Amino acid sequence: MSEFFWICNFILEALAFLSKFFSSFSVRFLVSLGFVLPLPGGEARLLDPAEAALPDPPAPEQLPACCRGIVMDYSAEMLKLGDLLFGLFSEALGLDPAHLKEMGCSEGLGIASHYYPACPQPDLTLGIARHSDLGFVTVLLQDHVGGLQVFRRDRWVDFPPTPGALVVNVGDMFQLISNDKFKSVEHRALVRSVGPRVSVAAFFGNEGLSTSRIYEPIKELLSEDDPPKYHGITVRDFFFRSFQKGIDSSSILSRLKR
Ligand SMILES: O=C(O)CCC(=O)C(=O)O
Ligand SMILES: [Fe+2]
Repeated sequence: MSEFFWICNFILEALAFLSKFFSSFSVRFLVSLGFVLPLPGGEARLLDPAEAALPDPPAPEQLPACCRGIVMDYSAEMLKLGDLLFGLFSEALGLDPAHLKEMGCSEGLGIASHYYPACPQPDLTLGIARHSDLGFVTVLLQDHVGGLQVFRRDRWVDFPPTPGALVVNVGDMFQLISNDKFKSVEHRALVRSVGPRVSVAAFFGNEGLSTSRIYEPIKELLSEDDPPKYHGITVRDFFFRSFQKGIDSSSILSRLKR
């Protein structure tokens, strides 16, 4: 990915320049280049991450030439990693190793790359506000700058970058199908006075997974003592309802509680 960062640097610097026209905020740089839209909550975003999503990936020419190849290669590697991860998660739940893959958890993949320019007044804003990811699992690659925080035991804990390591986040849909055996994690990204910072998120189970399949707590995990905690929903509906609500700390999981 270092080549990706290097090649994109020119564009990213241009975006940093553009961001000076707005007050303190971060720019989310999404691989499908478009135009900058200031969003409420102190963020700006460039088009939609679903633009770089599988199983319906964009035509290569829709991606910027500078990162077209690497985004496709990275997606292919992430799909392999996804199979491995969902195999491990299945085993951790005491299921057949192929269970989560057969449920389609690793089929929908969205890649979004975020760009956070150095901010002169980082206390006034956030890179990404408090949220949990919506899909099954997110694999996050972050550079050396840092800024990711996880909400744990009632406080924000820094999640400093470790060279060569990927961060694996459990998302809301995984909490739903695992009937709370895995809990989605609330996190946010700060901006820093140093930077820029770049991160690349690979979302498994993004809204690109347009299946009509209803996802509900996995039957094999249920018992009389452990009845289903949630109603079933399609991935698409889950995303739709979550986006309607907007990004904040309240997951729509609470509205699906039985
Ligand atoms: O940039 C980061 O560290 C976090 C990104 C993130 O939370 C997301 O894309 O959902
Ligand atoms: Fe996130």
